[in-house]
This record gives sequence, structure tokens and C-alpha cells, in this order.
Amino acid sequence: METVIEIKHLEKSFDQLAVLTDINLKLERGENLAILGKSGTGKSVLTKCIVRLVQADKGEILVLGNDILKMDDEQLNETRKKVGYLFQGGALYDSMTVRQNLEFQIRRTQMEKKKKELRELVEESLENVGLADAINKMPAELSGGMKKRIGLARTLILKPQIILYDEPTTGLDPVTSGEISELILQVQEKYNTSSIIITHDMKCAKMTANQLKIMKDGKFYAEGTFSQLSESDDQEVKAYFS
Ligand SMILES: Nc1ncnc2c1ncn2[C@@H]1O[C@H](COP(=O)(O)OP(=O)(O)OP(=O)(O)O)[C@@H](O)[C@H]1O
Repeated sequence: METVIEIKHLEKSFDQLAVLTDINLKLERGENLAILGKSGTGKSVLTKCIVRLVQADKGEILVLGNDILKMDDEQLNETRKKVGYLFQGGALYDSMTVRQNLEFQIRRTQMEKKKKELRELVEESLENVGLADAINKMPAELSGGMKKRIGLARTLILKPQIILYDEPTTGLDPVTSGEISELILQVQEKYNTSSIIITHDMKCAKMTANQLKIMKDGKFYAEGTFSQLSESDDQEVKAYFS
């Protein structure tokens, strides 16, 4: 097995607020890890630390073998190309068509591509999420579920080795949530990506994750597979499965 992310004793505070107190985790290649936890426990802060959108205070964050906290800007940019981050709202640019949103992702990372190659990449990533027809639409014309799919297509276009999903199914109806979870699985199988999935959606965790961790007071309180945790006698853990 190859470890793609390893975090050791990560700490992060904002002024007096200690958000992450002692985070330790390992993510292996091809594995999906779901992180559960009450609102405000620091799940988003943790994923942002992994790509240094938030600067950690202490600890080690090894991404593909290198410590993200010690990288210069160039190394950080290179690493960020390999780590896709799917934000909660999909974060599409409203004034751009779907095609332009996807092309911009490539331009932003200064990857040189010929026009034909760029067109093919855009089309392929839209096909991957089942939305080839939406290529000329504006984000305002898309439903919430479609926006999430396009957000994922935009992440996939860079062919990341790791994907960080921040609440990929929040705000969606159960059927569409199921479709997004199915898509997360398909991506993992097709590209052998490794993912961290922050979610409140237990169905999503059950469908997608090889391992689950429950966060509480800035650290992981419990961990295991879905079936292991679902059989736990601990009241705090049980609460997630009731
Ligand atoms: N840039 C920031 N500056 C100050 N405080 C912050 C910042 N970012 C996050 N926080 C605080 O850190 C805590 C954890 O926030 P975070 O968004 O990680 O929670 P979460 O577990 O992802 O919650 P949710 O499930 O509701 O999305 C919150 O108290 C939040 O107010």
C-alpha cells in the first residue's frame, strides 16, 4: 500500500479558539476516507490545511510524501494540481459557461494545451459526470445537483491523484445525493483516486467510504469501517447511526 496523505499531530487555532488539537490520519492510494462530526468541529479547516488554504500551526502534513508546511510556492502549486478540492457549492464562476469554467481550470494552472486537446479534456470530464449536454449552459441554468457534478468535472479535468470533497451531497434530495455518491465511487474506481469526504450524509459515507472517522474536540474520537462503527456501543458514535 502507498500512503498518499499522512497527518501527524496537526494543530490549528484561530485566536483563542483551538479548532484542531491533535489530528492524525493516513490515507492510502485508492482509498476513500469519510470524516463525520458535528457542525463547527473543524472538518473544513482540516481539509483546507491539507492544501494550505489554511496555514496549520503545528504538526506534519505529508501529501504524496512531501510536507506541505515546508513547501515553497512552486512546490505548493505543483502539489495542488495533484489534489482536487471540491468546495461545498461547486464554486463555479457565474459569468462563464460550463465550458469556460472548465477551460479556466486548466489555464489557471498554467498547463499549456492545444485547442483540440483542451476541447477533448473538457468533453471527457463532462462525460465522466454524465453532463456532456450542459457544455454551453450558464451556471444559473443548472440545478444544485448539476452544479455539484460540474464542480466535480472541473476537479477531474486536472486528473488529480487525491480529491477532497467538502459535503458533496449537502442540500440535495436523497435520489440526487445517491447519484453523487455513486459518481464518487465511479471516479475512485476509474482513476484509482484517493479521497477524503466530509459529510453529514450517512448514506454517502456508507456507499463511498472504506474507512470512517468521527471528529470531536479537534481530534478523531472514533474510527473504523461503516459496519464496525454502526455496531459500536458508544453513545456518541451510536448517535450517527440512529
Ligand atoms: N478563517 C477562519 N478564521 C476564524 N475562524 C475560523 C476560520 N475558519 C473556520 N473558523 C472556525 O473554525 C471552526 C471550525 O469550522 P469548520 O468550517 O471547519 O467546521 P465544520 O466542521 O466544517 O462545520 P460544518 O459541518 O458546519 O461545515 C468554527 O468555529 C469556525 O468558526
